[in-house]
Amino acid sequence: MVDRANRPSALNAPSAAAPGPQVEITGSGAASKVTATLPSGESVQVLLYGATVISWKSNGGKTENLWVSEKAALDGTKAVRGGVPVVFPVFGPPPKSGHATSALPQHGFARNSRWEYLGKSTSEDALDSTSVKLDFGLYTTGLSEDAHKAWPLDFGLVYSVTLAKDSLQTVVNVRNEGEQSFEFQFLLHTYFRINDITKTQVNGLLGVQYIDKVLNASTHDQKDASVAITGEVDRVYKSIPQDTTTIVEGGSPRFDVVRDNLQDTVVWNPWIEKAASMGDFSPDDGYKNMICVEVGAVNGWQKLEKGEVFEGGQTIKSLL
Ligand SMILES: O=P(O)(O)OC[C@H]1O[C@H](O)[C@H](O)[C@@H](O)[C@@H]1O
Repeated sequence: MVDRANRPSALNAPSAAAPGPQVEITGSGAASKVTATLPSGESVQVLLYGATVISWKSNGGKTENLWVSEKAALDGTKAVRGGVPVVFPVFGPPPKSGHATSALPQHGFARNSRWEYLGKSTSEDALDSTSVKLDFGLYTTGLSEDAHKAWPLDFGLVYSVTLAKDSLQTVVNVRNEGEQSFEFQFLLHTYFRINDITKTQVNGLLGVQYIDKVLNASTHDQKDASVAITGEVDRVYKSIPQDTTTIVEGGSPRFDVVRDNLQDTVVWNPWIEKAASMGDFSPDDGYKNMICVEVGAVNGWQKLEKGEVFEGGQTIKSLL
């Protein structure tokens, strides 16, 4: 007779906890980065410098979705050319004079500041799909002396990067922690990796008005359902009614970019000459493998009174 009492039983044995997402911090100083990996292999990597997402792999970790220049500085000496730089509190060149951001460099200070890693949280949804959220913070006290002098206002930014199986969500929370009100712009400068720019289009902007920075900042209406890229493109699409912009490659949707409380989107590809003129853009023909679709609040200014908070972000879905 089998001695049931002594037989290990799969039912009675304490079940081993299912492995959760792994989070690892590597490197030191401004080159420190946080890497999160899901049990199914997807991963995200965030450099503390700029809280710049420098890698996002989906498809079990097999597909890199972001383009990062081979010459991008990843040591905290310069904003990263690629990934998802965070643009705050001004987009592009600041107003020449008369605005609180006027003394700041192009795209502000968030992408050149060292953020703090605030921690992770994990969750599981009803379909047993695991996700991991990484939080990063930047406060007045964390600014360089130069940045603080140029923008002497009290603020707090919390940036949350959430990795799920087929998506990445990046959301910012801006708080006015001072006595005075302030105005800002915000943008997520995402460099999407694609195989061939000549087969790539951006959909979801039909009927939207845009400023064409290549054509002397003139205003146009988007008349075609698809934006094809056949030369340098630098357009600011304003007040977009639809939530989703889709990057299509070879006729198939490749990425959905879903905006949350952000009304504008910049479409940028530097093409041959501009790519060659940027010292940190490599290889020279890398423009064929990237397209920036940058969600933001850049048309005019967001104003926060003392104690007020703004939240906005994107969810990007890899559709491979
Ligand atoms: O070279 P950066 O400061 O990183 O800016 C890169 C690009 O950012 C945005 O897409 C702007 O619309 C472009 O005008 C600018 O060239």
